[in-house]
Amino acid sequence: MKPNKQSFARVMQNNWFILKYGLMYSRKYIIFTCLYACLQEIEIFLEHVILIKFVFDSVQFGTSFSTVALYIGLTVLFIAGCFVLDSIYYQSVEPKGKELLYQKLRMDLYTKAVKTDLSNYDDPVYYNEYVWSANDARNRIDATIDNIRNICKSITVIVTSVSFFLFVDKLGLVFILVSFIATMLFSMLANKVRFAMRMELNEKDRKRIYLKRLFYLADYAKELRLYSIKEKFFREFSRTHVEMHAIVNKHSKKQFWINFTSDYFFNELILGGLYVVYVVFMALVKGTLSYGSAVTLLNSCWRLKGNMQYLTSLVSEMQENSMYIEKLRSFLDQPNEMKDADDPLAVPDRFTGLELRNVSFRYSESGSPILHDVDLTIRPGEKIAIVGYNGAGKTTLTKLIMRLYDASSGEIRLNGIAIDQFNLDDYRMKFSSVFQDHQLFAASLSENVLMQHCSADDPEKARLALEKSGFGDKLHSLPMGTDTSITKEFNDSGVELSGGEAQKVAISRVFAKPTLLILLDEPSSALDPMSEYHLNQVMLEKAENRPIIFISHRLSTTKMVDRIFMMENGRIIEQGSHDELMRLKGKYAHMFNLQASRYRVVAGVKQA
Ligand SMILES: Nc1ncnc2c1ncn2[C@@H]1O[C@H](COP(=O)(O)OP(=O)(O)OP(=O)(O)O)[C@@H](O)[C@H]1O
Repeated sequence: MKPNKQSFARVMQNNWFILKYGLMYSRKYIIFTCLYACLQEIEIFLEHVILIKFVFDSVQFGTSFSTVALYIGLTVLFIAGCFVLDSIYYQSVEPKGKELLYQKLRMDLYTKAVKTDLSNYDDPVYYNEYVWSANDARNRIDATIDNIRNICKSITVIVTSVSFFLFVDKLGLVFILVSFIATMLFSMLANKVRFAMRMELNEKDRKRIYLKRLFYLADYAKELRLYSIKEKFFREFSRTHVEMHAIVNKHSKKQFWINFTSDYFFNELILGGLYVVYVVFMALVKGTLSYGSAVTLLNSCWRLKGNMQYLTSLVSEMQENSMYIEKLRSFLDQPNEMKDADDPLAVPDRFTGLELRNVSFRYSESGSPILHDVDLTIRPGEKIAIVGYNGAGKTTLTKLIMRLYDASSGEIRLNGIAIDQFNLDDYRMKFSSVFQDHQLFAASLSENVLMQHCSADDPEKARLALEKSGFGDKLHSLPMGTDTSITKEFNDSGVELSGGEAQKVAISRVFAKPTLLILLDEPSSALDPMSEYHLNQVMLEKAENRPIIFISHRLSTTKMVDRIFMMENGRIIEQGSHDELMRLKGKYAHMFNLQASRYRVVAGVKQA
């Protein structure tokens, strides 16, 4: 990503956002990182500047050997201490500190993800942003800490070197500043030329990329073989190449002069020539500088200038980091449309009725309406079925009932109270549901049934629920029983269940959770007819007077419910018992007869 215009304040805020995580959750690591970065540069300063100056000066001025040896010994001891710290930092402090930060930031992202409106997942931009943020969180922490570390290092080098120059040779700072400012100006000029060249090349590049696609994608392979259009593109390819070469040629001449002036006049000539002559003159002719000072000044001038340049380049690294952090923050700050009421009500424990009045819905502002003026009532203990062709809006209706989405207009009431008055999490917990696309998790069988972390007496609850859903035989064949790991994701001895078995596990969740209402969206689609029959019987027996909403394409299921709602194009077009709807001879009767005749044909073929 190329840095774009972000205010300096925003760049700082974004980098601070990640650094704040560090200070909040792993303060010692951040402080250690900063101090250790400074210490590393102080160590280099002592070893490469002060020690060298001391040794040269000792030879020049005849300092006693014991003083030199003591000084060298102390420096070696200091360096040894730094090496010990180095091991502690890189082997222990940094891995632990970073891991903690990765974990905290990811946890915030995951927490945000499970709290975010489900509708956000329908928005590909939002979804990509989330996936991107989750994948990139680690890089942002790494980049921010690297930047902080490098800033500390550069500042330490600048402070120690400038102090050294102030003590030993103030005029040297003028040489360095002139060289630094001139090279910076020239590098800005070089960037401008490079940018202009990139812009010109981009246009040609687009053509080259198109030609590349043309010659390697299978989509064009037939036409390229059958027509002589390929000749045109070969010619275009050669011409593009020549044009690009000319652009590079034109700009590279300018770049040559800029780089030459910058490198030769302002780098080499000022620091590598004039300053060397000046230092040698002061040391050898005037004698105002010691040999040690001369050697270390020449060494330090490059180090100081290099770090001044590096510090300015860190600003653009922080800008780039900030662009990525911005995306991460925009995901974390995304407001939720679905909120709790200001003073949310507790959800009642007893069900007295659920009512949908004039409910209409569309998935997005710009999308087409999916549900139109739906009216539906469910009474205590009632078993209803919602039927209809694919895409009629059955699953969408159940999502609104469970408040995974809010209706665009109309009202849904539980026990006479609008459902948006209840605490959202509490409300959703009052449903037992099995979706067509139910998921099993890489966790134990009992956790998959109870859908929570299991404690000691939970496996028995899970076993009873599994028996009810018809999973008993399979359960007895599993040596680890309800402790069996589902999937081999984390455990080689985990089991992979068949589609029907997995569906039975999902269904057992309904029996394990004491809820107000059961919602089954195609619960038996993967079951064989015997299992389906068994399930339907058990469901009716064991639902314990809880109302059930069935969504099923198998109309044999619908025969046993109290009322059927037939949907078409987002509307309820017929409702009544099976017998009433059959007498009506409407769409339901038509669908039922069609399915029954198909069964008869299949049965006929089997018998024959
Ligand atoms: N997340 C979504 N975003 C946008 N449109 C959606 C979304 N989910 C479903 N739809 C659309 O809503 C309409 C109704 O879908 P829904 O899943 O409710 O139908 P259904 O009656 O349950 O169908 P089926 O019998 O095939 O399961 C379909 O046209 C579908 O494409």
